[in-house]
Amino acid sequence: MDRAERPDDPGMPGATAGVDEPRISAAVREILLAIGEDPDRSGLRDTPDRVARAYAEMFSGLHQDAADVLGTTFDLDHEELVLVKDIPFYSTCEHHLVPFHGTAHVGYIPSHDGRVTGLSKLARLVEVYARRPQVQERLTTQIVEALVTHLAPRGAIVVVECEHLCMSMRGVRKPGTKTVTSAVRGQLHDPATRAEAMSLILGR
Ligand SMILES: Nc1nc2c(ncn2[C@@H]2O[C@H](COP(=O)(O)OP(=O)(O)OP(=O)(O)O)[C@@H](O)[C@H]2O)c(=O)[nH]1
Ligand SMILES: [Zn+2]
Repeated sequence: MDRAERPDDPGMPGATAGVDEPRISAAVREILLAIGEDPDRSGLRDTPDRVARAYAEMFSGLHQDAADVLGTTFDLDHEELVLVKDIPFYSTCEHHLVPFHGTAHVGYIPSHDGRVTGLSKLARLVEVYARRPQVQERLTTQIVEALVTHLAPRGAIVVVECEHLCMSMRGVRKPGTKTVTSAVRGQLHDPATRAEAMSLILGR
């Protein structure tokens, strides 16, 4: 997709590029009819259009590129771990289209040539992949792979902790359960380096 067609800010609320809102709106009207509701009653009259706008925002990551987010780098002589932890995010379970949400911890050891990115870009990277129909495992590996591809780090680690509402509000109905996934690359495979990163992530 042409950059000009895309919102410049991956976290921008209401980003709609690439999403067919009238089609979502028509489908939501059908869902309301299918559950036995009256989509023309006053409280629901604007709901299909509202949901369309909300979906455009929730799935805007489908039309954004990690390359744009991580494209801005600068040289810095730092050879140790850089970690942004406790990044809150919301995503959408691709099985049930209900939210899963929690925190992501994203760390990397910069490349030998000292290529680093701005700290906020790590949080923006999480948004690019969270704002899509997702599963937690793929979200985790997509983030770590983007770091490897665009920053060529000596090592990278991503840990994601989430509650899945499809397990809380329906189905097995176990609110409060947390799913933890991790992905490591390069020097973060080294047990001592990995243990240091994990102790920083867990705050111990
Ligand atoms: N591995 C993985 N599973 C997920 C994720 N999000 C939801 N699921 C699971 O996807 C599975 C879908 O199972 P199905 O049997 O096809 O669907 P279902 O009948 O609605 O399953 P229940 O949720 O058990 O009622 C469920 O076990 C969900 O817990 C995720 O991010 N990763
Ligand atoms: Zn689900």
